[in-house]
Formats: sequence, C-alpha cells, structure tokens
Amino acid sequence: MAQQPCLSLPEYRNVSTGNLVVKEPLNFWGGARVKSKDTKNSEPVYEPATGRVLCDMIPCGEEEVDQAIKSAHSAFLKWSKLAGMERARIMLEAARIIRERRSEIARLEVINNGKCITEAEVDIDVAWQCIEYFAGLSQLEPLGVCVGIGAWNYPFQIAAWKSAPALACGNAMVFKPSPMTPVTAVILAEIYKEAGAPDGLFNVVQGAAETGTLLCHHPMVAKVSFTGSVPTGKKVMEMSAKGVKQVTLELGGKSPLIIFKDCELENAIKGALMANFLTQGEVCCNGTRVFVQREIMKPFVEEVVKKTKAISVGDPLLEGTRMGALISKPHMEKVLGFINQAKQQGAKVLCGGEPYVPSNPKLKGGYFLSPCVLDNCRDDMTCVKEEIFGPVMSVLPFDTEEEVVQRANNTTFGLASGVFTRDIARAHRVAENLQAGTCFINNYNVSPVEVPFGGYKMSGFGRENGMVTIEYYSQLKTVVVEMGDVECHF
Ligand SMILES: NC(=O)C1=CN([C@@H]2O[C@H](COP(=O)(O)OP(=O)(O)OC[C@H]3O[C@@H](n4cnc5c(N)ncnc54)[C@H](O)[C@@H]3O)[C@@H](O)[C@H]2O)C=CC1
Repeated sequence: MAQQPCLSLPEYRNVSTGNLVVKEPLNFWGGARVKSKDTKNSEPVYEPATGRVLCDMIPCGEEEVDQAIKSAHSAFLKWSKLAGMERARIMLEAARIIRERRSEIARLEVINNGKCITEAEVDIDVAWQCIEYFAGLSQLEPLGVCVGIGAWNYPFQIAAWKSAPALACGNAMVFKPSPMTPVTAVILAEIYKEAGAPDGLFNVVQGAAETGTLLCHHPMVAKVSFTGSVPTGKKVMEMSAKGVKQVTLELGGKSPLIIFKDCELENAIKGALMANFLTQGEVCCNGTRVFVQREIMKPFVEEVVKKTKAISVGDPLLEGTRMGALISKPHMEKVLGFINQAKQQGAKVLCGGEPYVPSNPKLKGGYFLSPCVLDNCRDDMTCVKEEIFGPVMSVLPFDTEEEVVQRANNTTFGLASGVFTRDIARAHRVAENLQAGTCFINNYNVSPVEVPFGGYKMSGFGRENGMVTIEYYSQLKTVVVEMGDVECHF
C-alpha cells in the first residue's frame, strides 16, 4: 500500500480561482493518505468557476475498499472501548482544528464546488459545530463500521454531519465523497488523526457508483448513511437490505414555500430568496415551489425579480459574490433544459435562466447561470414537479389555505416546507398539515445542528443532526440478570 505523509493546509491559504492543481492522493485509511492503485478509470475533476481540470479522481477498487473497511474495523475495536468523554476530548480537538483552519478549508471547498466563499465559510462552521455538538453525547452500544456516501453540494459539511454522530457513538467510518468533489473530505480525515483519533477511525475512499456498490455490499459494514438522489438512494437501500444493514437516506426534495397575504412582505421576499438561491440553488431542502396568495402576487413578484436581478454572480472566491458556478457543465445544461421545457409548457421567464459569462477572462469557461424566476406556473409543469437543483424559482398563485396545503402536499417528496404569515395559529396549523420533515415558519433554510434534519415520503428516512441522530448510529442491548434461582415451568 503506497502511503503518503499528511499534508498541511496553509498552502491553500493564498489560492485564488484558476490557479490550484491538486496532486496529492485523495484517499485516506490506516491513518494516512493513500494513492489509488489503478489509474485506468481515472476521471478529471473540474473547477466549476473556470472549467479547468483541478485534479483526477481515481476510483478505489475492491481491494482498496476492503483495506479501508478493515482499517476502520480495527480502529472500531479500540475506539468503541473508550469512555464517551475520552472520545469527546478527541472530537472537540478536531472541531477546534477545523475552526482554526476554517479559511483554508473554505477556500478549497469553493474551488472544488463553485459556491461563494461567504457560504462555504458558514458550511465549515456548521461542520465544526456538528462535531462539537455530538462529542460526548453517547453512551449506547455502537453499530460497528459505518459507511457514509455523500453528494457534491456540501462536500465537507456532509462528511461532518455523518462522521460526528457516528464517531461519538463509538463507530468507525469509511466515507465516499461524490466523484465531483473529492478534495476536502480527506482533510477532515487528517484533522481527526491530528486530533488524536486512532488510525482507521475515519477513512476516505474515492470513487463513483462502482465504489459505492462495493461499500454497500461489504459484509463488515453495519450501516450506510447516504445523501444523494432518490434513484441512487433506492439502490443503496436495496443493496443494504441484502446484508440487513441499517440505512439512513437523505434524498432530494421539491419543497413548498407558502406565502400568505398577511405576511411581512419584505421578510417573505428575503425568505424566498434564501429558499431558492443559496449554493446556486443546489440545495436539497430548497423551497422551489413558491405559493403566493393571489392578492399579493404582484408586489411579491416585482420585488423578488428586482432582488434576483441584483444578485452578483461571479468569482466565488471574491467576498462580494453572492452566487458562484454550478457544479458541472452537464448539470448546467440539465438546469437549462428544465428552463426551456418550462417555457414550452407555458411558464414565463421573469428574469435570468441563461448562461452567464463574467467579464473576468479566467471565468470564461465557468458554469455560471443567471438566477431565474418563473411565472405563469401550474402544478402539472415539469419545473414544478421535479427537482431542478439549480437557481430556478417557480411562483404559483393560490387562494385559500385548504387549497394550498393540498397542493403543497401533492408531491412524492417531503423534505422541507415553509410558511410566511403573521397569524401564528395559522402558521402552526399549516405546519401540522404539511407532509415534510421540516417546516420553517417566517424564515427558510435555517438548520442549526441541534435540530433534526431529514425527510418524509421519498425524501428519505432517518435524521441527521439533533439528539435523535444518536439512535441511528447506535443500538440497544437489553441485559437481563437473574439474581435468584430460575423459576422453571417444567
Ligand atoms: N436530503 C439531503 O440531505 C440532500 C440530498 N441531496 C440530493 O442529492 C442529489 C444530488 O446529488 P448527486 O451527487 O447528484 O446524487 P447521486 O445520487 O448521483 O450521488 C450521490 C452519491 O452516491 C454515489 N453513488 C452513485 N451511484 C451509486 C451506487 N449505485 N451505489 C452507491 N453509491 C452510489 C455517488 O457517487 C455520490 O457519492 C439531489 O437529488 C439532492 O436532492 C443532496 C444534498 C443533501
């Protein structure tokens, strides 16, 4: 096994858009970075803001997945025997290191993912907060080796959301990032090691579907926690079922945001922007079906369009940028395809929805799109039914509470929802009747680590964050002790 020493992060402190090439190995097990063995299936990873190749993603094969899992298993045997507080000390140290290196990790995340720096910094903060929150929280029996499989929209944060509760409960983890964002999970692995975690406690294997399949089928794996699309989630569940492995699924969404005429309009408009345009709209819990009560439709749309047009799109590493680049060219084309189809089905583009070429020449090859607001939408349109995962807001008029709740629930998804109203009794009634794992009242996309996050219906099951997550990474053992003689019926 070709092991490489850990690298330090400061060299990322001064990187800017368009000048980083990552050459270091991106796998991590046995306490060190490991080069992938077989480069024949290597895939280029692009920097979204420039379209340049950032690094190669070299998928792990069967032997490498097996090594990572065995490494995790040997760490599990030691880690699970530590007292909760001993584990907490190491996890708190890891959280401290992340906090200290927030800026470098965030910059690297931006270069790999394309989102703007102010958002990436918040993502890194949420990651250390999550590790700090779960440290020392559990005394239950761990499950064993857990697998985490992540999506590309929150690469570092997803790795933290999965590893923090897993490790706090005494499990070890093998994590597979998305093949499009392979760069930052390995830094989390280095940080856990530096904080004092035993070698093998948190491992990273790179790869796509094939590597993911190997992980889900491995007999030494006790649980799979997956974040990604519904079709892949179904496959993960099916594969895990064969080994009777526990599963957590954090899948997609098409969440409703309901704006009543008695709302504070200015806040509702800000809420709609927060519900649609963070991370270029590539957020699973976004409220992309914006239902607006007919009486306030006009002022709402006018102001939303004005504010959407003012969003500064461009170099994601610049402080003033509010929207960066989409993850990839094919993904951008897919989002443009949804917008075209919406037009064909009768929707009206009020603003944006076109490829955007920033004036800076180094960004010419980037995957930028101007944020889009669609009017004249109907519930049966594709843009209203399917997850677009891009900066596209669909606005829909409604008349009554009863009607809008029924329409809001008319979806196979159930990840999140939101309601804006000054009538708090109505807010609670609507929240109670919406079929979604989260309901935001008078705000949107506020997810502190203390609060459980997860879906209803086809948005998945299980939860991340909040105390309840401990249940998904631990098991109960009932121990019955007879203090007297056995009372025998026979
Ligand atoms: N509910 C949530 O918490 C979140 C959900 N998502 C959802 O994720 C989707 C976008 O992310 P993508 O990366 O495109 O999703 P995806 O489903 O294509 O991939 C997710 C992960 O699964 C892996 N994978 C693919 N095929 C696999 C297989 N057969 N076996 C095991 N692993 C496999 C991928 O390599 C990747 O790491 C959206 O639908 C979005 O809604 C994204 C972020 C958060």
